[in-house]
Amino acid sequence: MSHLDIILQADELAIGYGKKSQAATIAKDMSIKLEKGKLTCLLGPNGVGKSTLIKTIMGQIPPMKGKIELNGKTLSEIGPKELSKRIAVVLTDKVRLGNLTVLELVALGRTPHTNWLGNLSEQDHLKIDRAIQLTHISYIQDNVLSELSDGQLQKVMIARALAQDGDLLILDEPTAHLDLINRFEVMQLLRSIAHEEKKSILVVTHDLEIAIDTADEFWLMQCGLPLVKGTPEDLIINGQINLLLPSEQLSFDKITGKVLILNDVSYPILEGDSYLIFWMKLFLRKNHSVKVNEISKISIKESPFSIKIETQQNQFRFETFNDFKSYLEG
Ligand SMILES: Nc1ncnc2c1ncn2[C@@H]1O[C@H](COP(=O)(O)OP(=O)(O)OP(=O)(O)O)[C@@H](O)[C@H]1O
Repeated sequence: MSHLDIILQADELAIGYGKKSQAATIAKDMSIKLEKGKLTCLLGPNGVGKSTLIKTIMGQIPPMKGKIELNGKTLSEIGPKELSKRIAVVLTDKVRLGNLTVLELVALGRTPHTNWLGNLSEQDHLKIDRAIQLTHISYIQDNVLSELSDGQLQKVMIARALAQDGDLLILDEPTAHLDLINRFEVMQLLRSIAHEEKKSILVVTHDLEIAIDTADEFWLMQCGLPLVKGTPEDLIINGQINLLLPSEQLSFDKITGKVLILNDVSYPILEGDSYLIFWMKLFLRKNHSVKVNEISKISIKESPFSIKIETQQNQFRFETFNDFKSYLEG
């Protein structure tokens, strides 16, 4: 990594609100670095300080300690106009500009670059077209915003941020209001923009599974602990991902990539393909009405699907079911 690839960095950063005796430090001793061409996801529980960190990175609130450098220049020395050329932000609040068309909203992304009359140059039009093309929204470019679905609107907001053409894009929970398919699409889109357009993208998200699939780097924030950074894969394998799950009842399963609720089920002998055993274990953990301690063996197979339950209380007995529902009700 050359120093030119570092868009933003800070060492021993402390963030928070207020001054002197009124000061409330939210997090401290943070070293952060955002690089060109990388998608970074910031994760942590509600109230830990994720928004405070991004507001500090955006220059909206000053650091309580340490300084942030953007393209090698201290953030506090960069004026607001210059800052808005370099950092584009997509916040969670829904825009209430219902009568604007998609194209008009994306064009607003060029505001920091236009003259006081707001006239768009040829260069501005090229950037707007490119942003629309990258986010695949040309088919709705003449629609008014009030007609869009939440998924479409989120892509339009990303297009506006792209039209701004800063090196750094910051998004606060971009998948918050979206269904599963749109959540995947938006995060995949952000990944491809980071990689292909060489942008640095920082996303605040609670969407752990999709973040694992898309992020190059994770920043994990946990109350009172230093910021933990690394690739999702490293953090999963070394177990640090569990910092996101401080409750002793939750654990991140390294094999399936899912958060599991731990309870004291001791399983009987389970026979079958490993994926069928995975779903059988989930079923047994969830359904306390199934008396696991009375079962000696469960055999499960797919084709034709069957669940064979063997018990060995006073005498050997077995029952076969052809789906989980009939087992539960049987
Ligand atoms: N303007 C403010 N002045 C003082 N304290 C604030 C202010 N905004 C937020 N806080 C406090 O800072 C702490 C961190 O809040 P923040 O919004 O950064 O958390 P978060 O991790 O983004 O939470 P969430 O996931 O719920 O969005 C909270 O205790 C909050 O009450």
